[in-house]
Amino acid sequence: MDVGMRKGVSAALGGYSSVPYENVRSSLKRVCVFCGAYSGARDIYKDATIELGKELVKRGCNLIYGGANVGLMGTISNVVHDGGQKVMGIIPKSLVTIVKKEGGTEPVGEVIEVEDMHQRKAEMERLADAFIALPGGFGTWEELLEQITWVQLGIHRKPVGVLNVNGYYDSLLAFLDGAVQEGFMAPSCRSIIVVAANAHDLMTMLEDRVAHRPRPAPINCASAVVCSENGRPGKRLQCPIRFSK
Ligand SMILES: CC(C)=CCNc1ncnc2c1ncn2[C@@H]1O[C@H](COP(=O)(O)O)[C@@H](O)[C@H]1O
Repeated sequence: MDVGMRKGVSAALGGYSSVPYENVRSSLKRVCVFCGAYSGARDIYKDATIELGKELVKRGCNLIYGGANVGLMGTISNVVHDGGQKVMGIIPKSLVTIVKKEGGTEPVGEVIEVEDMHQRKAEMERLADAFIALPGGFGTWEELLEQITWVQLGIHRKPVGVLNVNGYYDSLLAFLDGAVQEGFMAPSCRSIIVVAANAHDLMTMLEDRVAHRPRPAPINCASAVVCSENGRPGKRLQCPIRFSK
């Protein structure tokens, strides 16, 4: 891949006709992005999605995503594809039928059709080195929270990040802090989620997580927390993964 200005970002993305990048290679070869089937009510969400797409291209990352050319999913897939990186959409057959019926635009790159939502998420996890959630709705949150849960359960140790565009996820993050306070989540599990306000910082933090990948923590480790219930000793919460930051 050459160094310099790469032309060719889709004209449909108007105003973003070239992608400046240096020859930075990421340790993350395939990044799975969960994001809205809508583009949101403000331009800032689409702009941040374009910025993330360019950041993936700049770092030589390929994209795994939901496989539909709609909303922020359409934006990120077009930016990464036009930037010269591989794009792989993973979508249940039933959704393909709905998209076709609705007259949806063909997605770019490769599309893998799977049997159902469960297989889709399993494939996404199998193929990706890291996960990023952009703003979105139920679909995005469910995908994000499932990956965090899988890390919590020790099913995988891949980094999971949130691009907190315009403070969109502030209320969710505050809710998670409340869950720790109320004794339903170990602080170390709260730390699974990596948060940044811009694509450059988030990618750097995710790469850093891989470089300092935590080891499974022993029983009675520092990640354990004893919560008090009505002044009495309560349950001991543990996360199988210990994060230093
Ligand atoms: C009629 C039509 C064009 C439907 C296309 N609709 C979809 N196609 C593919 N994946 C989807 C669709 N809706 C939700 N998802 C999945 O759920 C997430 C988005 O859901 P949401 O908009 O945040 O809640 C995406 O990451 C994607 O994996």
